[in-house]
This record gives sequence, structure tokens and C-alpha cells, in this order.
Amino acid sequence: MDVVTAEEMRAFDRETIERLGIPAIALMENAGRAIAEEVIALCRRRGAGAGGGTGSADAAGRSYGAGALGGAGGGTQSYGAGAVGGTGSADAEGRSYGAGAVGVGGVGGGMQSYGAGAVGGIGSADAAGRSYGAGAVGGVGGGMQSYGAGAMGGGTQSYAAGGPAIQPPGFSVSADPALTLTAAGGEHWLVLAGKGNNGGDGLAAARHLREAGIAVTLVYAAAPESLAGEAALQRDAAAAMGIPAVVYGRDAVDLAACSGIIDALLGTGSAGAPRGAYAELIAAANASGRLIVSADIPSGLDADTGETHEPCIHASVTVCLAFLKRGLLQYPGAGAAGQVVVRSIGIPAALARESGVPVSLLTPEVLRTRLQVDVSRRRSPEGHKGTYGHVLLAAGSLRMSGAGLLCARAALRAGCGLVTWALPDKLLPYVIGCAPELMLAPVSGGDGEWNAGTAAEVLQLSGSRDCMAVGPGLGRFEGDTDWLRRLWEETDSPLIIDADALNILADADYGSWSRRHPVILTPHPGEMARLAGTSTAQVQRDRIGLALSYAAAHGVILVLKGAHTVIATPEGQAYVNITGHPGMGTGGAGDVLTGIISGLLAQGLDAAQAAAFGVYLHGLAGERAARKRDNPAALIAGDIIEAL
Ligand SMILES: NC(=O)C1=CN([C@@H]2O[C@H](COP(=O)(O)OP(=O)(O)OC[C@H]3O[C@@H](n4cnc5c(N)ncnc54)[C@H](O)[C@@H]3O)[C@@H](O)[C@H]2O)[C@H](O)CC1
Ligand SMILES: [K+]
Repeated sequence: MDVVTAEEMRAFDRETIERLGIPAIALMENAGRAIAEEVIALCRRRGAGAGGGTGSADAAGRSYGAGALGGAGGGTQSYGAGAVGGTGSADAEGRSYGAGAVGVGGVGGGMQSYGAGAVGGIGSADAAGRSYGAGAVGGVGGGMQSYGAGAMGGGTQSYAAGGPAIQPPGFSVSADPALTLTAAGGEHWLVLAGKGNNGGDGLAAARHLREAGIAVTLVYAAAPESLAGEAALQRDAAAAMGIPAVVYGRDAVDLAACSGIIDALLGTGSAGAPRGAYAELIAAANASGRLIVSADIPSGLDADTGETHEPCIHASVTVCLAFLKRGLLQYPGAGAAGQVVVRSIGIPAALARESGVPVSLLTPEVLRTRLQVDVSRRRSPEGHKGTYGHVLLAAGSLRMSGAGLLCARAALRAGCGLVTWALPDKLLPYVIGCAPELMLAPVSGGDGEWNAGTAAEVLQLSGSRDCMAVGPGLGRFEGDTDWLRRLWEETDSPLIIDADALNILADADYGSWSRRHPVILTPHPGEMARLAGTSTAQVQRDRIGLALSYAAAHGVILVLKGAHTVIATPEGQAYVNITGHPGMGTGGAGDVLTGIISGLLAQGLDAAQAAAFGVYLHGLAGERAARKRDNPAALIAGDIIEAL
């Protein structure tokens, strides 16, 4: 799935209109319909008793129940079986990545669906009975009924293709299930409309909600006569249908007097912090406690960086139009968006591929098709430990021996054949037997710390290894810059640099160092700040942008760790990972990731493949491990290794 900037979005919009000849109003109509469908699906789930977090909600407020509904903003994620469907396959965690909704910031446990085109689906039903069948429509709470290919959806009857028909097959008529809501009478939605095309989308949605029997009132942020172009057409159509409208600032508006709010104030045309009526309406909407569905992006969000201006809408659902926006994947924006559903509106997805959009959401599909990773990791019956490569690890010191042990164990769990851990000789007696699968190579460390004289010993060890990881628990020592430079320039295999080795790099002008093989850097935001000579806050301000520029400028694969880790390549590609769990913020989790990446490299994945797949697997394992704890706070790094 491609991830775009606002400017890229506008370019694809223009190309679709000008080169393909699709009228702008058609795109807006499609956008309005998509928004309305998601609102109706949400009402349907809520009406099925899934209001505000049915079933269980975990400590983070994520509701996992069937038909679960994200709470009012605040970053709660809904994973419910009622979540609007998806197509295609599901991964081991029940995430479906086909063309469906995008669960962003998602942390396992429930079903997440990633993709575009919520309503329809193709294929089979999964173990939970969630249907991915063609024509299948999100069921009413309690999971989706499977309607089977070509069957009639929209109710409880279903004619499963090929199965015993409940009624004799024959003439049948179905309504438009995605825009039909039984018992709509209890619903009254407000549409907060800005004066741009985002507002136009909301006005188009209003007509569809009206058609579904839902009461709608338009709340214009600016005088309606100030709307222009397609938005003005939508204004006039809504008026012609007699949809009630008020103008903020001129008429009394009570945003709490409704059952839900569509936020169509600001979209990708927004610039800076919301001003005037927009700001007041955003604040009032957040204060109303009502469910908010945002059109395209939450108003007040920077579509490119994920910065949330003051104020910014906290949505339960964001109906992202045409392409996933970068700002929806980067915190705090990812926390303001709620469940993100990417909906097609008639702009061909191929435009992004053809134009070389550099950023992708890291899904199994992207791993397979864009990184050519065999996510199944099939093994040949003739394989042996030599087949799966040999990792050399230069890590650990007296006070941080555990980091080396975690990294080494993780490399083995990632599937490599052999791991040799080079460590200061004084540590040896203390680690012997901690992991019998490991081979240990003591280097002359004297007092249990590393010293510059060990470079030759490490280089000698590296000669027969497939990759080398340097850094976990390394510590700093006299002459460490020259020590690392020798490893950087003289090893003949891929290098993974982590922890204190990153700090050594940050203090060195390593741009002049020569390198024959790929290098992967795995900084957390603080280490990234030191590497880039900036502040941690600045790093977090635009993670994707910074990772892309740093990787290209320094010719490295950069793994910028954190919530939604970004993997960027020297060739200018970036992948945003959304597996993982807040419980992974624990000492040693980074050492485990370095081990996983090393283990994959040793098995023959290239640097970009190993970095991306390693991050993805690390996050999945963290989710699994967190679910095994009564409280995810109890997660420790070793649990992640055991969950691989
Ligand atoms: N492929 C596409 O791009 C499509 C976009 N669609 C929708 O259109 C919006 C983008 O619309 P645009 O008219 O460019 O801008 P906005 O509607 O986001 O709003 C701009 C509007 O608001 C004023 N404004 C800007 N910044 C602020 C601020 N900080 N405070 C107050 N007011 C502000 C500005 O003057 C403009 O008047 C996109 O998100 C989609 O929702 C369609 O879906 C079709 C395809
Ligand atoms: K919006």
C-alpha cells in the first residue's frame, strides 16, 4: 500500500481529472459515498450493541469485541470483527491486508484490516467467520456473515454460492446494503463543512446519509456563499434536497446535540494551525464526546508529518481518500486518526506506483511484492545449519553482558544456523551455558571492557561469517572510533550497527569511511538525534522525511525505531511498520531487533529485506508476547525472543 504526501495526492488528483478525464465532481461524489458508507457501517456496529467499546477493552482502551468501536478519539483502536471488511488474506494475527480498511497504530490482538474498499471483498471467510467473499458486506456487529461469492448481502438471509439455499434460488433484488441502515431513526449526524473540497466531500456524504434515513444537519464553518467549484455544487445539491444547514458564528450550534459528527473541515489543503471558526469547531467537536468520522484526515493534522496542530480533531474513524497519507502513520497523528479506512474514490492506485511514490505501508503484500521477501520462510528439506548462515556479534561488556546475550539468542530464533558472540574475555565464565546454542569467542578485554586492540581479533573472526552485528552492550572505550572504522572498512560482509556503536558513529565523521558491503543502522530517536546532529523532538517531527533523507545522504539502510518504525534505503524507498506493542518499550527490545535482523541477513536476505522483515517480525512477536502477559507492562525483551 502506497503512502503519499498532500502534494503527491494533489498531483494524482490533477492527473486523474486532466489526463484520464474523470470529472472532479465524480471523485467528490465517490468520496462522499465512501464517507457515508463508513458512517453507516459505524452506526450499524453501534446499533448492534457495540457502542464505545463492546466486549473487552484492554488497558490502552482498545476495544476488541465483535463489532468493536473505537472510542471517541484518543487513539483507541478498534479491531472488532465488525470492523468494515477487507479482502484478501489475513496474517497469523488475523490481520487482513487485502483491499480493506487500514488499522493504523494497531497493536495485534484483534482483527485489523489494511486496504481500500471497505465494503466488497473477495475470497473466503477466516476462522472467526469473517467473510472476505465478493459482494460480502460488513455484518451487523458480532462479526461479518459470509455471503459467499455473488450472493445477496445486506441482511441475515444469504445464498451461499454452491451451498444449500435457504430459499429456492430465483429472482432476487437487493437494496444498496452499504448505504442502508435499519433503525436509522435514532441517528442525527452533524456535518462540519469547511469551504474547500474536504467540505465538499462532507456535503456529498450528507446526501447519502439522508437517503439512508439518517437525520443530517450541515454546519458551515464559513458562509456557504464562500464555497466555490465542486464544493459549491455540493452545497447547492444539499440545499436543493432541503438538508438543514446552520452557519457557525451566525446560528446557535450545539455539537453535543447529535449522535455523531463528520469532520469535513480541513483536509490536505490545510496549512498551519486551524484558525477562527475552524479552530472553535474542532475544539467543540472534541469536547462534545461524540463519535467523530474524519474526511480524509483529522482536521488540524499535518498530512505529511503527523504533527497535530492545536486544536486537532480526535477521530474514531478516518476515511482516508484514495491513498494513505504519511501523517496518518506518524505519531501523534496516528493517535488522532482512530481507525483508518483507506477508500478508493476513482483515482487509480497505479498512479502512485507509476510515479514512484517512495513510501509504503509495511504489509506482507509489500514484503512479498516490493521487497521480494518469502514471508513464509520455507525451508529446503536438505537444509543444514550451514545453509542458514553464521552471525558474528561484537557486543557485551561487564555491566551490559545481557544485551549481547539477548542479541545473540534473537539471531538464532530468527533462524540463522550459527551465532558466534565475540565478547571481552573476562565475561566468558559468566555467560558460558547461558545459551548453549551460542558459540563464544573471547577477545582480549582485560577488565571486561572492549579496547581498541581487539579490532584485529574481531576482523579475523569475521572472515568466515555472513554478517556482523556491532553495538549491543558495547560501551564506549578509548580508541573506539578507530576500532569501529576498521570493522566498517575491512569486514567483507553486511554490517548492523546498534546502540553504542551508533554513538561512536555520531561522534565520528564517518562519511569519509569506505565500505564495500551494506550497512544497517538501527537508532532509536535519541540515537538518531545524535547521528543527525539535531534534537529528539526534531527527529520525531517528521520521522519518514528524516529517515529518507538520512539514508540517501549516508548510503545506509536506516531503521528509525519507535512507534511505527521506519525503514529507509539509500535508494530513497521507505517502509512504515505498524506491527508492535507499547509494552515493547523495555530494555533489550532493541538488542533483540538487531539480533533478528542479523539472523535474517545471515540467511541470505539482502539488507533492505532483512531490515524490513526483521522489524515486521519483531513487532509481531512483541504483540504475541504482550498478549501472554496479564498486563503488557510486564513484557520484557526475552519474551519477544520466545514469541518469535
Ligand atoms: N485527490 C484529491 O486531492 C482529492 C481531494 N478531495 C478532498 O479535497 C481535500 C483537499 O481540498 P482543498 O480544497 O485543497 O483544501 P481543504 O478542503 O483541505 O481546505 C482548505 C480550505 O481551508 C482553508 N484553510 C487552510 N488551512 C486552514 C487553517 N489552518 N485554518 C483555517 N482554514 C484553513 C483554506 O483557505 C481552504 O479554503 C482533500 O482532503 C479531500 O478531502 C476530494 O476527495 C477529491 C480528491
Ligand atoms: K477532515
